[in-house]
Amino acid sequence: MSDFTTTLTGTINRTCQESITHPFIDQLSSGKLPQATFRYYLIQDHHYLTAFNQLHQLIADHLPEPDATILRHLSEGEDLAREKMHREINLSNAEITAAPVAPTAYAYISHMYYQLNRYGVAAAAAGLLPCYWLYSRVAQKLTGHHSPVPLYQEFFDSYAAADFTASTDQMKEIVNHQASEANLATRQQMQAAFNISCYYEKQFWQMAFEQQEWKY
Ligand SMILES: Cc1ncc(CO)c(N)n1
Repeated sequence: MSDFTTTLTGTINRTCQESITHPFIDQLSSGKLPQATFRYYLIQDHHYLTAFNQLHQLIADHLPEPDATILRHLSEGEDLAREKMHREINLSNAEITAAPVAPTAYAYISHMYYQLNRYGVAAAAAGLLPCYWLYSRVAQKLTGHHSPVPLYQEFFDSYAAADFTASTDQMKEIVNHQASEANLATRQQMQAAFNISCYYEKQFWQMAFEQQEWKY
């Protein structure tokens, strides 16, 4: 039987294609994206990554070794890269904390916790995979482009880096281990969780591009 993640390739390819043509990524790559838009993205993504990191720990608590230890440490490199970018754009923790989580980020974060609480670790792990796989793919396509804005190129380069590619492969392996022990219903739920995350990844670019706010 081929790897479970092989069955997800079509979805990630489409998500990658739609991401690359999305104005947020297109303008990040051309350097035309206003800095305020990128700043908004970094703030929302920090909120997202805080939940993403917590989910790694919550899921790891239910995994066998060595997957548990691998998962616990998987997102550390990304945090360091972000701290550097925050310094370069003068983004303080106080400013991040003061900003409310925007509707799409809120929905994506809620989706990740819902998969864990409603369906369990296999679905929740599958829900985290597009985060690695999509950014890795998009960055690999854009790493040679050299955005005229160094900060924007740094963003692409951080995700094209070897350690992020390695993290993506490790996450795929964890998801494949889960799938190999799952029954059909669980595998279907893993696929659903993965697809929904791909949907929100695209929405996340749009949220940032329009600097989405709550309208009460
Ligand atoms: C929304 C989102 N998806 C994926 C990644 C990459 O982990 C990220 N930083 N943010």
